[in-house]
Amino acid sequence: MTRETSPHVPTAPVIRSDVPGSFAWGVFHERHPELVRQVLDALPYGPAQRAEVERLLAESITGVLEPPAESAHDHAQWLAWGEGLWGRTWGEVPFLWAESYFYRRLLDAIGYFGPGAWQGVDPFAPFKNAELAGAAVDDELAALNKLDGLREDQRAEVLLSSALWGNRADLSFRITSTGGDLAASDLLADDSAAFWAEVRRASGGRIALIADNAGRELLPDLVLIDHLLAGGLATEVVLYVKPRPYYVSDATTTDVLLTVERLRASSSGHAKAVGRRLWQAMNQGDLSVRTHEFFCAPLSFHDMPADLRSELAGVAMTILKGDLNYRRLVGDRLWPPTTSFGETAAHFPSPVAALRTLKSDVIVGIDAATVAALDGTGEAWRTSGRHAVVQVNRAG
Ligand SMILES: O=P(O)(O)OC[C@@]1(O)O[C@H](CO)[C@@H](O)[C@@H]1O
Repeated sequence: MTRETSPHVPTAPVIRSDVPGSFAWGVFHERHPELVRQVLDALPYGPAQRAEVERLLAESITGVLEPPAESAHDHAQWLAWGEGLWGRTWGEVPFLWAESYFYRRLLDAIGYFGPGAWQGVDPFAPFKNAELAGAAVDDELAALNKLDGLREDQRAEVLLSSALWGNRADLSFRITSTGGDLAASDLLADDSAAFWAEVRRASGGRIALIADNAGRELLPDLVLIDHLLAGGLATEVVLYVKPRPYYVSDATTTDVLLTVERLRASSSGHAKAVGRRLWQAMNQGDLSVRTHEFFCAPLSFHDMPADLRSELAGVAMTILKGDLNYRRLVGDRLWPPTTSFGETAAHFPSPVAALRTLKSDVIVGIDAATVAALDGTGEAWRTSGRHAVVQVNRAG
């Protein structure tokens, strides 16, 4: 597998984390130290695990990239992915690559890959489960009852909007962000009409949703999936999740099952019905949960392997959630924001709709007047998580 070398990728500087004061620099120097503190507080790890985590943190800030141990199950894979990068500082390699490797090493440090008693223990489960069990989710489940009184078009609008803004509810992001309330002006590109046109065009076919975060993001994603299936807008939905814990709150199969159960066990009639239908849809094969190693690879979607590419080429439409998936779709580069979304997303094997709140420097498909207005505010609009886009590319 190659690294960002595909001829499809137009040129713009690749983002790195060695520029002091940049967002990417802050992820390694501010966000990760805080994340490590929270992870080590959340479960009673022993001295060896704690020391390994601290060693990783120090290596990622002041050291050079060391490959996984030769005995690691994925040693050969990572050796290939990191060809030419080992021995360099973490900051001078692509940010996307370095951040992904950090999560791979974090799992290693706490014994996730085993052998041993900690094998398979999700270090982020305490955070994800607390969010799913929380009062905010109770409120969101209760609010679903209001959908019953809406017209079909209004309901569709609400569900798309919930799936979009659910991406604000990202635990890794909230480590260093204060959040804020919604405003229509926060939507910087709105291809909602094209989204539904694409769904109608795909009607009766298979739709893929590549999930991002568990909990308060996965919940509206699942309600949207139910809407597509129950309304006959899709005969089949494939929900792609991460094969293992990643970027703190990214959804795994376990998270999907817990969320469906949360819906089924809800006292809200609407939520309960959604949960039951999703369960049944899984029984019947109308909804399948799938994963692939590539979803935890340190590469953009330009470099997806042939098996995943052909799987996605077979769907009528892909809904791509969140910031990291967006970075992987358009390339983690400092594009001029007016760069065409269609051009940067054209390599994707199916028509694709990105539902993303802006939490990193990458952005394309914004008109010049909007960019000028945002730049004029002095706000860190690319990374604050306040703004969002719905962007659709039909070709695929
Ligand atoms: O993909 P998501 O969950 O929307 O966001 C992932 C994220 O929180 O992680 C990265 C920084 O660690 C940024 O790309 C982004 O802010």
